Amino acid sequence: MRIAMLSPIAWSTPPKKYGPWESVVSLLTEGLVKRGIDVTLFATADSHTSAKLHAVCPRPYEEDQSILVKACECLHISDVFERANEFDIIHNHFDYLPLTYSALVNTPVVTTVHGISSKKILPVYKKYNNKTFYVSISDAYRCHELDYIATVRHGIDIEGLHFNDRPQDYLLFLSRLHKDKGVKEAIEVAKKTGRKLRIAGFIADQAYFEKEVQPHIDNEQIIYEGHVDPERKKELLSNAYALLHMINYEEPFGLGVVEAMASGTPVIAMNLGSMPELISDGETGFLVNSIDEAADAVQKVASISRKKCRENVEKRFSVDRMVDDYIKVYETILKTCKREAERPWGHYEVLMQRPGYKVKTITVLPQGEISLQLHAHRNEHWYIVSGEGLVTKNGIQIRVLAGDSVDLSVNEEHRIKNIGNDNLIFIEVAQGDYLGEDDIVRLEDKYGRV
Ligand SMILES: O=P(O)(O)OC[C@H]1O[C@@H](O)[C@@H](O)[C@@H](O)[C@@H]1O
Repeated sequence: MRIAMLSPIAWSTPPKKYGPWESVVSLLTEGLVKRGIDVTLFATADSHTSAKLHAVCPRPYEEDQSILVKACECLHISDVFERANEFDIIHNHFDYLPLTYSALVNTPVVTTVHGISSKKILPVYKKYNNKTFYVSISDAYRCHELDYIATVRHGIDIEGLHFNDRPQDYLLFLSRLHKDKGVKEAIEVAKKTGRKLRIAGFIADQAYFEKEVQPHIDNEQIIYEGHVDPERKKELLSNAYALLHMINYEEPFGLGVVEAMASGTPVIAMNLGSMPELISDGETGFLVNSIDEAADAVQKVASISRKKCRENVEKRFSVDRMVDDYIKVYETILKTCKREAERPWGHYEVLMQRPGYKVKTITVLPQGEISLQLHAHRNEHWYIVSGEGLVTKNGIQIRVLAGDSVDLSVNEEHRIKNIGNDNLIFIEVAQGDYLGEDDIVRLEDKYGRV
């Protein structure tokens, strides 16, 4: 299986500090390579991978203001799609822009929907609903207007996190510093319970930080650790008494939540979005609906077994499980696409598809015969390249050999039968406003498909 893995270029893959999408792409890529799958990773040039790396963007654009984001994105995405024929599947983690290329290639595209940041983006996802296979990262994060092939929850590098059964007494906030993530609320919980709160993460909204967070930082009870590196993050996670995740939005998934539990740290989270899919209430943390409930939950943290938190993550959020799930998705997609191309009379291969036209090579086995049919939206031109066939066109029969061609208009009844001893092969150019395989009205069929 040859997979093109399309990562974002906001951060490197894996990210040096922050970059949840890139982090998941990296774990998945490395996991697939370990299983012997041929992966080409499209990411920034400073990325690290055991797959083949293809890069046009030298550095993450979030780390280098001199990079023109749009230009880099164009080159990054077009490179994948221009090489589409080299891959069995293109796996898109780059949000919605690559969707707009998906109808131009024959290689199936699977898109992990990491986050739809605005309702205004939804029309793009809807337009390509039939052209790409969507994967949701939690059941909560499914949009009822889209179809999904599966839910695959993220896996994390559990071995890379330190499990600690004897924590210190501080509460932890670890995420982007933004209203959505509930830093203000975490501070309130800390103050209500009289506990120390360590805040770690980068400032995603300066105005919010200055108004709601900074005035409370006293470096005694409320401590700001800054944008921590992976080593400090591990320490903070494993030594924390509990993680406070007082989100104000329907979060699609919470990597930090799972990482905390893997370190043995219970999580107190607002009962929103994917949280009930990540936290077992009363077992690995608490799902709450208010600051008061969160403060009560802090008093109950001692009843949670830190060992059970780790075990739960090992069972449900390992990289191996995520890799297994994605391999299943890839296999299902390949089977679905193959089934379409295999017919009782032979098979076809789509050579090229562009808006308005589609080119196929069609092979009819000896004695094989396509159904007597018509199309409501497309004209077809057949050019016979080898074998011997009998075409029926509007009730008239014509014998065809290599070099002959046949033109079929919209709504014209037609069929072709292989009357030779070798495969009958022809090239078909279909032209019309709709080129889906379902535009076939079968009138008669030797294989009972009418
Ligand atoms: O309906 P069956 O017999 O499978 O034939 C399907 C085939 O028919 C031909 O006339 C063309 O339209 C092909 O593009 C199509 O794949």
